[in-house]
Amino acid sequence: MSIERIAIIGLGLIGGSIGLALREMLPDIATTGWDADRDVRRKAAERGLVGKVSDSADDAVRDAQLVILCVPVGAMGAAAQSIAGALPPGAIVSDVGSSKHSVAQAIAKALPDAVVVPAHPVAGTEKSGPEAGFPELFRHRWCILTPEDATPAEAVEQVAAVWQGLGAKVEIMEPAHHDLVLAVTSHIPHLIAYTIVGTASDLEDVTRGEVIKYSAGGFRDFTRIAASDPTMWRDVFLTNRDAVLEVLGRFTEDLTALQRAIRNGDGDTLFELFERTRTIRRSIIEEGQDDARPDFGRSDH
Ligand SMILES: NC(=O)C1=CN([C@@H]2O[C@H](COP(=O)(O)OP(=O)(O)OC[C@H]3O[C@@H](n4cnc5c(N)ncnc54)[C@H](O)[C@@H]3O)[C@@H](O)[C@H]2O)C=CC1
Ligand SMILES: O=C(O)C(=O)Cc1ccc(O)cc1
Repeated sequence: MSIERIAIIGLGLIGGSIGLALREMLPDIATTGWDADRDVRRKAAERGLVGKVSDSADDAVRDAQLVILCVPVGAMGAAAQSIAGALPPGAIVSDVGSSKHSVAQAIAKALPDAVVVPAHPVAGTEKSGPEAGFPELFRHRWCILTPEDATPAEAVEQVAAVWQGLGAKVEIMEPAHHDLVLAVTSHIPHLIAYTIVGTASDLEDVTRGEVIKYSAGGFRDFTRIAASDPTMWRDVFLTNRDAVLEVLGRFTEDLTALQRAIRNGDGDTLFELFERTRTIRRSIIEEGQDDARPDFGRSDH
């Protein structure tokens, strides 16, 4: 049986993009949506992010076969709680959170009897809100599902089929492993971007005007990432604490080794690292995962 009715809770960048993508790519699926923010609900209705923007979380999920929670990871428990009274028996609950272990715990606590298939579309931008979404966001990008061993296979297959219908490639992973992998590939890079942009703006001997005027490519790329939503990223670091601290420990050691190499004039160490990292960039481009592809990073998003 395939899914015919989906409710989206949280109509910002990701919820809105899912709604638009469903309407465009899987138009036979009926969509409802709700957001805690009245202004977001109004904008979502204006943009037609879902077929019907409901007046309450209860109304949005009442007939749903799949509910996707698209709120900041720190709000997943509250969002799950808000649908507890009206969730139809047998409905699948999913989410899109950037960290998985603590989100799964929060959802399970609020909805102990629900069938839960957590998901993380590894696709996004630095923008947020109901104006930011676009239907192609998930095309050719990975979506990682992190179900428990006991989760019915049919529910996992149904959620996978929806993501594949939106153009995504699906992979299954243990939640703890997901959190470690994403700490390396996404969370720590964001932390580094927030740090370097903060450091640049705090330097006493370099003015803010100079930082803006002379920002070369590298710094500009960091400012894009450091413009990401503060609520979302505060929650990511607080919910993926252990994995982030583990990777940060390794990163700090490696940074100290580079500091030593620079101080000692040890060019070989610097050169060998830069040569090795260059091949990683090339592999990403060969995989087609770079953001420079034509349908990503369009100037209107
Ligand atoms: N922004 C990105 O690039 C990506 C984000 N994610 C994950 O997707 C989730 C949503 O992120 P975005 O869409 O970027 O954020 P967003 O800020 O654009 O949208 C979140 C929406 O949730 C609403 N909300 C907050 N608490 C709520 C509640 N209790 N009930 C109902 N609505 C509530 C807010 O009003 C807001 O409209 C987060 O968990 C994030 O970790 C996953 C992949 C990429
Ligand atoms: O905009 C960027 O560079 C991103 O890294 C987007 C992003 C943010 C959070 C995620 O969980 C997945 C993707």
